[in-house]
Amino acid sequence: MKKNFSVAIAGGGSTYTPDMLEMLCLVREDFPLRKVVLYDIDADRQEHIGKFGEILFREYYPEAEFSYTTDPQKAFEDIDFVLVQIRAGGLKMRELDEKIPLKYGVIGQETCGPGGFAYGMRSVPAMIELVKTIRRYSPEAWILNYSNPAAIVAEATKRVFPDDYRLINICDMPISIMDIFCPLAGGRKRTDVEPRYYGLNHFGWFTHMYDKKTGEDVLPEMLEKLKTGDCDRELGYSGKNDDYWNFTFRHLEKMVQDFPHSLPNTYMQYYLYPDTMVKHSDPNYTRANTVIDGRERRVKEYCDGVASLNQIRGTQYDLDLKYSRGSHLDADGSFASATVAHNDAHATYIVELAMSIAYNQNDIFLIITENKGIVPNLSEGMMLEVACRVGINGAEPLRIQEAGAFEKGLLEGQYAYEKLTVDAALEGSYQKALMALTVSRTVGDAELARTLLDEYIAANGEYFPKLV
Ligand SMILES: NC(=O)c1ccc[n+]([C@@H]2O[C@H](COP(=O)([O-])OP(=O)(O)OC[C@H]3O[C@@H](n4cnc5c(N)ncnc54)[C@H](O)[C@@H]3O)[C@@H](O)[C@H]2O)c1
Ligand SMILES: O=P(O)(O)OC[C@H]1O[C@H](O[C@H]2[C@H](O)[C@@H](O)[C@@H](O)O[C@@H]2CO)[C@H](O)[C@@H](O)[C@@H]1O
Ligand SMILES: [Mn+2]
Repeated sequence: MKKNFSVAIAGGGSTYTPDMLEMLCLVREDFPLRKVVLYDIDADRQEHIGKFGEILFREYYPEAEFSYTTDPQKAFEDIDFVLVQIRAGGLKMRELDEKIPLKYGVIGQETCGPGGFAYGMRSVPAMIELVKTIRRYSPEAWILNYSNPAAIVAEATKRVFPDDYRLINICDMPISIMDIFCPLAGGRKRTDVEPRYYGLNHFGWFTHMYDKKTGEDVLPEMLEKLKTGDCDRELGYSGKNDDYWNFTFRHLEKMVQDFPHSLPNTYMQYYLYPDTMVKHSDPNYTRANTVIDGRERRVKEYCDGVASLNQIRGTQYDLDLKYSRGSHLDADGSFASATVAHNDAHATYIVELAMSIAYNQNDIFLIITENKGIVPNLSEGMMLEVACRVGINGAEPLRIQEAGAFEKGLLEGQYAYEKLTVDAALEGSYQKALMALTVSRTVGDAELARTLLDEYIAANGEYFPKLV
């Protein structure tokens, strides 16, 4: 008899929440829940998703109690898992994060370069406060965090909550890369292989991809195909994504052609080809605008559509039709091939992680965790994203080889930027903030760093810690 768990989603109004709710419904037999509660600081935004959730749970999961609230006590009392996806400052501030540097010909991106710095300065205080609040009501809950910039959030939570092994920071990007590119290895799926990967979040490389049954490393086969630069035809990713992701996945081929010994994270494009990326950006209409006009609008319409009908079954939203599968688990126990409404990897990954903890499965996940010798020639304190076995006792990293000179050089510079950003946020230090932006390879000039910093301080107002 399986225990019935309770789940809270912090950032209940997130564009990713409907997928997570649907995913929880899909796995109700394998991961039975007694309660799901959404928590957000923005009642109006969350209400659209809350109303959708009420109908979804009424029809598909009546045995689980569903609610949404802005009261942290109601949200976090008696909770086993908190899935966190907050965006401090919202998409409106993301737009400024991206547009301010682009005015100066510098990368304008959600998590990379100056945009990631500004987002980090907002996220660090917001996440620390949220974790303290959760701990007040559920000291032993597992906090599985997606909130970005995950590298900076992880560096901050390591410092403020050093012994809290139930607080885990994750990212869906490597998983998406595996979902998309593993078929290059003889038609394999992500769940057929075990990855080895290392780096900082949004700044790392796959070094091996071991076939689960034979132990064969199939990454060389994938890299060979990527080097030909014709993978879109074989994989058809253009047909599945928007222009940004199509460009990005094609750019991965270019990165492998230039640096063929490993498979980089897509976000390396911002650090290895900043000029190309700036040229490819529209300073007046950035990714934030695309998301506001696209995913954010679509998700709201989707939820409002369900609410207006007051039912899901028998409508175009019917989950049984959308996920027409008898069992939601593949033969090997994963449900990676379930197709979700708006985004495939995101909900799948975090729910798989929760299940691996709940049932002590010790499956392999890429987790952001303190180096402490995992990669012996990198800084001990570096928050590495690496393959870990995850079960009821937390994440246990798998040791890997030393970093090469190329990767080590890039990583230590990026880590200096991340550390200084967290110093700036925790100490309220203007000087540290200036050093952080100056050391970032996307900026690299102290005068420019000061200009960007002053504009960000003015634009962010109360969202930023006071910097003196
Ligand atoms: N780690 C990853 O790989 C990954 C992948 C996708 C998204 N994300 C992150 O997930 C988050 C959500 O993304 P989105 O596009 O859905 O954003 P969104 O703006 O649609 O949703 C975020 C929600 O968080 C709420 N919020 C903000 N501060 C809060 C706080 N202190 N407490 C509770 N709620 C708060 C907002 O009101 C909003 O409803 C972002 O941080 C994004 O960067 C991370
Ligand atoms: O620009 P956005 O808001 O659309 O995406 C930013 C996030 O991008 C990554 O997540 C990807 C995911 O890896 C991929 O599967 C794709 O399908 O969707 C996601 C974004 O929608 C990244 O890992 C996140 O950290 C970013 O927030
Ligand atoms: Mn990510």
